[in-house]
Amino acid sequence: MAASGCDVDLLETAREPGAARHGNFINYYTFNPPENRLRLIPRTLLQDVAPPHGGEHDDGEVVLVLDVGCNSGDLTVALYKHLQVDRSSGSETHGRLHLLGCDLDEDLILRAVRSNPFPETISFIPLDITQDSTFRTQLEGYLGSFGRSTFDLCVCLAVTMWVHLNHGDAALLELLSRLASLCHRLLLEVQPWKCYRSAARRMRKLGRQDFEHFRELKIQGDMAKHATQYLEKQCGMKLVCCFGSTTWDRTLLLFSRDKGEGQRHL
Ligand SMILES: C[S@@+](CC[C@H](N)C(=O)[O-])C[C@H]1O[C@@H](n2cnc3c(N)ncnc32)[C@H](O)[C@@H]1O
Repeated sequence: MAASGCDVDLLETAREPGAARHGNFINYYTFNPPENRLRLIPRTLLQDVAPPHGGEHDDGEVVLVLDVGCNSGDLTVALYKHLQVDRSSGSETHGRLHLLGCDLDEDLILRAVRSNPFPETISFIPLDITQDSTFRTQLEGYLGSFGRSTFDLCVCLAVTMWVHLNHGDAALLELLSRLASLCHRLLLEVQPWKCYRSAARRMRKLGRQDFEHFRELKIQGDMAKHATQYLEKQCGMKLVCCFGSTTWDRTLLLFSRDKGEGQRHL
C-alpha cells in the first residue's frame, strides 16, 4: 500500500500511468482493499437511510444506493454484502437493496459487469458525473424504473479530487450540488490537499501534461471542511456523522438532506 495515502502514488505501479489521469487505476483495490473503508461503515447504515414508512415511497421494499466513481466495482459489491443486515435484527435488507455503480472509465465498468456476482440487484453503467445531460438521462431512467426520483444513499469515495483537478473549482461545487440533489443521504470521502500536490508532482515527474486546473484552484487546504461547508450552506445538507479515518488518514462523512435529523448516532 502507498505509504502517503494518496491515490496518485498508485501511478508508480500502474501499467499505464498516464491513463489514470481521472483516478481510474486498473489495480486500485490491490492497494486500497474495500475493507479499509468498510471497517468504518456501520452494517446498520441502511436502517437509517431506508425509506421512512408513510413517506413518498412507502412500499417497504426497495432501498436504492448509487456509487459514484465505482472503479472496477470491488468496493460496490463488498458494500452490498456489508449492508445486508443480520436477520436476527429483524431488518434484513436482502432483495430490498438495489445498488447502481457508475464510472467514467468504460473498461473498468466492463470488468465490474463481468465479475458482478449479483446482477439482479447490482448494476454498473459507464457515466461521467460531470456531464449534465447524460447523467440526468441515465440516472433518472434508473430511478424511474423503481418509480423513484432520488436515491436513498449516494456513496462518493475518493472521487472529488479527480473531478476538481480535471475540471476546476466550479466543477467540484457542481459535483457536490449534484450529489446532494440526487439523494437523501450522502457518504463522502474527499482526498486531502496533500494528495493534489502528489498528483500534480507525479504528472510532472512522468513528463505528462499538468492537470489543466491545478494552478488556478482557489479551493484548497482543508478539503473535508470546504465540502462540508458547501453542502451545509448551499445544498441543504447536514453533517450527521463522521465515521473516523481510513488507513489513508481520510474521513468518511455522512450527510443527510433531511432537515432536523442531524447529529444522530449510528
Ligand atoms: C480513486 S478511484 C476510487 C474508486 C472507488 N470510489 C473507491 O473509493 O474505492 C476514483 C474513481 O473515480 C472515477 N471518476 C473520476 N472522475 C469521474 C467522473 N467525472 N465521473 C465518474 N467517475 C469518475 C475514476 O474513473 C475512478 O475509477
